[in-house]
Amino acid sequence: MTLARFQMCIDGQWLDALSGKTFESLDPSSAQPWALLPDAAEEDVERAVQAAQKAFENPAWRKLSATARGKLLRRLGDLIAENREHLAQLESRDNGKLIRETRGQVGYLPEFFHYTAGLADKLEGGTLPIDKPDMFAYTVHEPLGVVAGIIPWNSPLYLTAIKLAPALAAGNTIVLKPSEHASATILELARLALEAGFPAGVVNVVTGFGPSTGAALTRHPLVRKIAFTGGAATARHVVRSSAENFAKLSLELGGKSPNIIFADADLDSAINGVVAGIYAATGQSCVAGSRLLVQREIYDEFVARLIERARRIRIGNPQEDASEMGPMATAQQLAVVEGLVAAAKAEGARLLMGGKRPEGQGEGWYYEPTLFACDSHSMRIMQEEVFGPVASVIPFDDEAEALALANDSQYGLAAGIWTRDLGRAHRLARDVRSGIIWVNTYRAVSAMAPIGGFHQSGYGRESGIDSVLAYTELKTVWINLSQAPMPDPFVMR
Ligand SMILES: NC(=O)C1=CN([C@@H]2O[C@H](COP(=O)(O)OP(=O)(O)OC[C@H]3O[C@@H](n4cnc5c(N)ncnc54)[C@H](O)[C@@H]3O)[C@@H](O)[C@H]2O)C=CC1
Ligand SMILES: CN(C=O)/C=C(\CC(=O)O)C(=O)O
Repeated sequence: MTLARFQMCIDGQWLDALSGKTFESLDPSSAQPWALLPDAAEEDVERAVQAAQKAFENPAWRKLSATARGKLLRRLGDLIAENREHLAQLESRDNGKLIRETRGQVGYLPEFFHYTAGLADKLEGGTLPIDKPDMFAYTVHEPLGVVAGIIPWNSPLYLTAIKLAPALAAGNTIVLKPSEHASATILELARLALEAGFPAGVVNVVTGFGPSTGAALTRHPLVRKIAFTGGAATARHVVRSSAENFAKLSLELGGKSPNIIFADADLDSAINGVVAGIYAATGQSCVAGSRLLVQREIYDEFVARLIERARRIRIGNPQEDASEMGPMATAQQLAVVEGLVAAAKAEGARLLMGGKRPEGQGEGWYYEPTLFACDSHSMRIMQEEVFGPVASVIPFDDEAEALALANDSQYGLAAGIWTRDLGRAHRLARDVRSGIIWVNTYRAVSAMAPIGGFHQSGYGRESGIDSVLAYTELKTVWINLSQAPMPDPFVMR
């Protein structure tokens, strides 16, 4: 089969790696190569960062008004809408995400650009009621410079949009490093950014591997901020890299999010919420609701109904409309899932469903919806992120126990609460230590809603009204209004 060939976007040009080296991207539904991409080395990253720095200093971008930046972002959002089907097909092909989900995600993507476009010219500084006579002082928000965006494979376009839109709204330039497993749509996004009218060098994409391309980018001395989404182990490398350049950081890492089902919940709805939380996207979601906490009086009924529902999930080719669960995105991630399932069995967790690759799916990296019952909340399968379609369930007796279990985690990204009791919903929303709380729903996102975690789930927030501020420096300006000469120079004033 002829492989699709992609080039990197550096300084508005489409380029191969200087070494000429390439790597293959595999189709998760067949495990066969489908695309060839440049394997960027340090020298390619250098070119991209220099291009981004040059673009940052170029008056064509630097002197553009914030309102004009907003208009460019709006245009980019419109172009994404016009290219929706193409982007959706490409992302589904590249990372094995269901076409029905990529259509939905790409369909909503313009909102991130349109919403953020409106924020571009609303970064107001403050006039300080300064407590020093004859001084006038004010603050301004200024762009940082070159931003590095490190993107994973599970939702590349969405996770890029929530970095790219605010970075550009604030007047920065960016070098994106998509995952080696799913780079195609990010290159397409760069093409659309050029078409929208962003000057050359404002949006750059380098393709390659984490320890080489990603590390060279994140430690580069000209990089002023790193926006990272991915695993905790990789995040530690990124944090170490930032010790070289003192770049600001946002880290959106994984989770082991609780989905808490009370006896008074609408159980049909809760079952759909659990399926949405852990089996949608084949569980490859940072917010996956992988810990099911179910009130004891409905435990048996709920588990039976969940199994009945999950067994009806149609596993199949992600490009087909009828499929409900596609493959894992990478062979490595499939191996992680298999390893954690084996460990769960060895530790004594009871396998209620799944726990293996389905038959009849060829070489693709498919895995069945899987459910473990746990007697102890300290089991590895209750504590470690799987990033696959594997849930663990445990009963609880009352609200206090549900809360204690929910907070018994090194992570704190998301939580689902299923109840008809309004007071209880609000109490838990207040007391559960995680960055996102969904009550009677799950995996809802919005351009207006900040996402990010507590604890090992990372720090910083993306999306929402403050997202652009996270890509700025705050400057304080002092103006001495007095005509008198400077007094005593040896004291602080
Ligand atoms: N929070 C999330 O959305 C995601 C979490 N994960 C978690 O991470 C685990 C590992 O998955 P991976 O595919 O290995 O994700 P990863 O965290 O290694 O990859 C994310 C991005 O970081 C880059 N990267 C890797 N090493 C780097 C380095 N030293 N310096 C700079 N960039 C580097 C990768 O090339 C990719 O673009 C998964 O099992 C899952 O638990 C994975 C993907 C997304
Ligand atoms: C981040 N998110 C919702 O808040 C959801 C995602 C993206 C991710 O996993 O990082 C998803 O469910 O795909």
